[in-house]
Amino acid sequence: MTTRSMRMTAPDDTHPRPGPHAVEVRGLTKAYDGRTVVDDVTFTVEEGEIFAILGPNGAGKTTTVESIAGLRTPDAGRVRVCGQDPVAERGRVRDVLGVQLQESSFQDKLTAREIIDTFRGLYPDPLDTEQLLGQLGLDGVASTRYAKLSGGQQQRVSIAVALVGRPRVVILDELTTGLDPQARRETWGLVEDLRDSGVTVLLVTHFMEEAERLADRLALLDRGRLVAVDTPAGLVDGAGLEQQLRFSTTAQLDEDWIRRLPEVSGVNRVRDEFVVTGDERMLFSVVSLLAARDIVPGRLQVDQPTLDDAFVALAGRTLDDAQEVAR
Ligand SMILES: Nc1ncnc2c1ncn2[C@@H]1O[C@H](COP(=O)(O)OP(=O)(O)OP(=O)(O)O)[C@@H](O)[C@H]1O
Repeated sequence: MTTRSMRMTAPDDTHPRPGPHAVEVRGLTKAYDGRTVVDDVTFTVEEGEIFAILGPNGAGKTTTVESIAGLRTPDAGRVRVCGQDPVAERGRVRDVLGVQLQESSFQDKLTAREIIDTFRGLYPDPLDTEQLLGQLGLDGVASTRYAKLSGGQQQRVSIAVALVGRPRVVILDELTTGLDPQARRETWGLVEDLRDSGVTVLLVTHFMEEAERLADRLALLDRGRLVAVDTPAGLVDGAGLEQQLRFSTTAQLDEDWIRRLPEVSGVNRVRDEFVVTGDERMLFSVVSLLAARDIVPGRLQVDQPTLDDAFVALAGRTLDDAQEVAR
């Protein structure tokens, strides 16, 4: 299913030309009952990228995307979608923006086909229902009532609804929450197909793995504040995290030889096992030193920092711990 072409959403000339950014958010601030839940958040999403907003429960992700969709009015800041103000120019934004919001639910008794047909009526130039059903792998269940569809199929109906108006930009909020691993992977394939067809995707997730796998760039949000915006690799590099090299050897190897290498920040030795930490050039310099002394290391293992590690470095706690606190 994931290899199907999703070209149906390619932008056409009837929609307004995009501004320099597909989405622009500057200084976005929103409070509920005097409590600020989105605090001076700034980022831009460029045309054709998958941009993820990653953060624990309650971080302000949904409030941010609902502000982009014009469903919330910011207390302060500027939001633009393809150059249009989602509150003041609601109709124009609806023409360019598709939205799949968290826990979308449709009438249980309607079939997948009827749901898509209902939403087609909202747009001047909607996609063909049968084509959309086919491209999302829903043709076999087109006549099945929504309540009888699997979780993954229901999610695909909500994606179909977000796409039916041929959006330039689509918001997908917690798209894979509640899906089993296979349905999640299939949905990831659909999101990549969308990006490949030229649609800009703004993805909200609290799954690190999902952001790492899909996002061209991502924003880390924690307690309403933007912690960082970068590519997944850039976030890891920018967090200044160290690499770790483990190896064993029974050869004569003095720890101080390794410790004196400028790229090395620490050496820990337990019997014949060495654990060396240092910057990204440490691996090369340690292996060179071993080679120069004719030492062949055993059980060599390199631990690169992950996006999880970067979140800890930037937010001061793991994403899982942050989830627990929010619960
Ligand atoms: N309509 C509302 N009235 C009052 N408080 C709200 C409202 N909507 C959200 N909140 C609160 O604002 C904070 C941010 O919520 P938001 O849904 O934007 O976060 P989130 O990062 O999307 O979290 P989740 O992943 O749990 O959906 C939370 O503490 C939430 O309880």
